[in-house]
Amino acid sequence: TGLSRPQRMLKAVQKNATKGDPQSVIAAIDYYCRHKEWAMNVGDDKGPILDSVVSEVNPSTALELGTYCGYSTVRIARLLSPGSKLITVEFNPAYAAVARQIIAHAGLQNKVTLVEGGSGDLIPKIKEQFGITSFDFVFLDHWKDRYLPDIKLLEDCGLLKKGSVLLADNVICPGTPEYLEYVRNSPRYKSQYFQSYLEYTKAEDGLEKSVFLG
Ligand SMILES: CCCNc1ncnc2c1ncn2[C@@H]1O[C@H](/C=C/CNC(=O)c2cc(-c3ccc(F)cc3)cc(O)c2O)[C@@H](O)[C@H]1O
Ligand SMILES: [Mg+2]
Repeated sequence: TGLSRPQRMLKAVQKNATKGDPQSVIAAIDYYCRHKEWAMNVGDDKGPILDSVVSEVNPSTALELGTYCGYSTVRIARLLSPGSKLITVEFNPAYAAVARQIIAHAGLQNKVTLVEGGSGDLIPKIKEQFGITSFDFVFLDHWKDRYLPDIKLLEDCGLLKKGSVLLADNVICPGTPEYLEYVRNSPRYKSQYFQSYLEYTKAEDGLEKSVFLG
């Protein structure tokens, strides 16, 4: 049945982006998804908001839940300071295989650890497996009904510290109502909504930034 959508996206990157140039990888994916076929990357409307939060936090340790094809992985990793690490988790092996190649095309494989598996299984093992005591930054972009259970798991595993920043995609579309209610009403978080657009469309969507207060 031919190539999958992620595989077609990878081919577009390999054809149109310069190896070792993250910006050209980002541009090639955005062009492909805007003009050829839509895909659920954070995209070029919300992307600059992601960039500004990552730059502001300048995380030494970062976690991404839901790699998909690695678009936001590249956006985040390209901004990390030397010695900083991004762990990204993806449980679909086919998507993980595409993401590895896209991350490598951008030349960012040394800043990124892609873990194949479910976030719920990985999070409790992060301290022992990676020697990480806490995350400065977490980007949530996986199944929308898993945002809330996973941040509760991060809390319970002691992986958040005072000042840790969570940034959640799609809080309007498709929407993450339980997550939003929690982070906006919990005394343990200070939340802020960044209005934007659903990737490659005119529909409203946005990112929710939540600072853990300890
Ligand atoms: C065990 C399940 C929870 N843990 C998990 N651990 C690791 N990876 C997980 C994962 N859940 C899902 N994933 C992976 O994340 C990705 C899933 C992302 C889900 N995202 C969306 O549904 C989404 C959907 C839209 C969307 C919006 C409007 C529309 F009309 C159609 C789609 C837009 C987005 O920006 C989205 O992010 C996949 O690669 C999946 O394999
Ligand atoms: Mg998303």
